[in-house]
Amino acid sequence: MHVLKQLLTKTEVAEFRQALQHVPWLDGKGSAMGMAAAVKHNAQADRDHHQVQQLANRLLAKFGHNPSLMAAALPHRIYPPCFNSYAAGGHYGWHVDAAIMRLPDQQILRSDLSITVFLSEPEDYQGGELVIQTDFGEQSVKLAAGDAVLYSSATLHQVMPVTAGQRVAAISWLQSMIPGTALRETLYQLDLSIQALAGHSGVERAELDRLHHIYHNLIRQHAQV
Ligand SMILES: O=C(O)CCC(=O)C(=O)O
Ligand SMILES: [Fe+2]
Repeated sequence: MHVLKQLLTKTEVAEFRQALQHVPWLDGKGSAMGMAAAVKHNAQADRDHHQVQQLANRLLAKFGHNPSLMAAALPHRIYPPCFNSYAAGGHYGWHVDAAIMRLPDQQILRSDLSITVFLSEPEDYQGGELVIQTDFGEQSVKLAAGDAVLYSSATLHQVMPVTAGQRVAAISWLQSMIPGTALRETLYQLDLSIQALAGHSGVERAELDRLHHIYHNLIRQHAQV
């Protein structure tokens, strides 16, 4: 699980929120697959609406420009973000996200990672925590507007009832070039280490090059594209 601080600035959050007031919203059940529909109680911006698609593309571009997200996820495909809203007891019970999704261009996406971008400040609503089952127990996530959390799509997770106020968020799914969590995590650690060493003046250039070489060759050996 990775927290990405300030994926969006507060100004960008305000622009998204403003724009979302002028698009059509639908019952979230319509976009839930299989058993997930029974436990989904929220609203979702109509993803067939051109303005919603523009917002999704804008957020997609922000994803692409975020080095931490790119390094942690090593994405091959990204689902156009969806915007959802929970209010008045709205919640999304325990579920797993669909393993296979179809992209607008009809290509198939295997969901390896899920991302939630918080678009409401935590003090503006009660409840609404994203609770994720991990090997280390349940993790409850409620972040500042503009922050995001990246987590395995294989987890069971839920959104707790929003008992006051409104929780607006964007969600998306990523297919990683490196499907296995353990290897992807190791590559991320290696990448972080290389970045840190690159910032030190005392590090021998040839050794840094060798580490770069190793990183890229590991991706070459394991990437599924
Ligand atoms: O809104 C969230 O934080 C997550 C929603 C979710 O789990 C989903 O839409 O599949
Ligand atoms: Fe989900």
